[in-house]
Amino acid sequence: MLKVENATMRFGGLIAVNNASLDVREGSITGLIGPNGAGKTTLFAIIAGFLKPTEGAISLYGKDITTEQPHRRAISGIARTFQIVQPFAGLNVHENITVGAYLRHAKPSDAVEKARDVARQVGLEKDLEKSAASLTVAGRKRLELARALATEPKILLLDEVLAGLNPSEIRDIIPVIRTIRNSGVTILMIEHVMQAVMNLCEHVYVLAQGKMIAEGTPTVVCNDQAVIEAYLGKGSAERIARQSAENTGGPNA
Ligand SMILES: Nc1ncnc2c1ncn2[C@@H]1O[C@H](COP(=O)(O)OP(=O)(O)OP(=O)(O)O)[C@@H](O)[C@H]1O
Repeated sequence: MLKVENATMRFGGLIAVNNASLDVREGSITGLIGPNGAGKTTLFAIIAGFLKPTEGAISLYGKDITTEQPHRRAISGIARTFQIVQPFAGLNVHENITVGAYLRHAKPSDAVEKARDVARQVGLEKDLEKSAASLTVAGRKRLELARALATEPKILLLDEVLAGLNPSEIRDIIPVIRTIRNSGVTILMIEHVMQAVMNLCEHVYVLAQGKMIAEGTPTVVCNDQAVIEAYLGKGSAERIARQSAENTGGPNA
């Protein structure tokens, strides 16, 4: 449903995204991983329309959207969350979510009702009247999810929605993400928490220094030599294989 073809983003002399392509299948949860500074967030900004790529094309359901403004893309069905969440601090949780719901519900009572449904979906129904500023980190992450979901996207781009959460909070939110997909929303997620990537994603793309260096199932990319080296440094894949052979008494022991 979503296609990025040969996208390049230059900031002056720095090439943040370098000829990267990806395909997201409708109904999937697709992962985008890579070391810090790999260009993942820049690629999200290109897909959501916040940045115009220096080269390359983005299409949704076969329609070229490369030059569309972000609000047009939201209407077409693309929503994103941000790594650094910034709710409207002066509004309560319900009002924050309602802002997103206004995209498709001009009548205030309909938008308010839609926001209540979305709050239920992400587990914020008990917090509707709380000020957004008073939420815990985990609550703010759920609110970020809810604000994007309230726009009723066809594809949701999640930028490190699990960052800053403790292991039990991560365990609690993983089923919420799966339920969102099961309700018909395709998901493309940037994530460093590998437990979540392994648990949720059917297909994973790996960016390193702006280039797409691998793609496949989570197990395939985790065992890919180029991916191991991108995370752990040159020569590490060979070192790990040697150590593993020594530990199992293999041929090089
Ligand atoms: N607006 C900008 N102007 C100049 N350089 C930028 C800009 N945005 C990003 N960069 C640079 O582009 C590179 C890729 O950054 P990006 O934030 O996309 O990486 P990332 O993979 O999302 O990293 P992280 O996992 O740390 O969030 C970095 O070197 C970053 O400093």
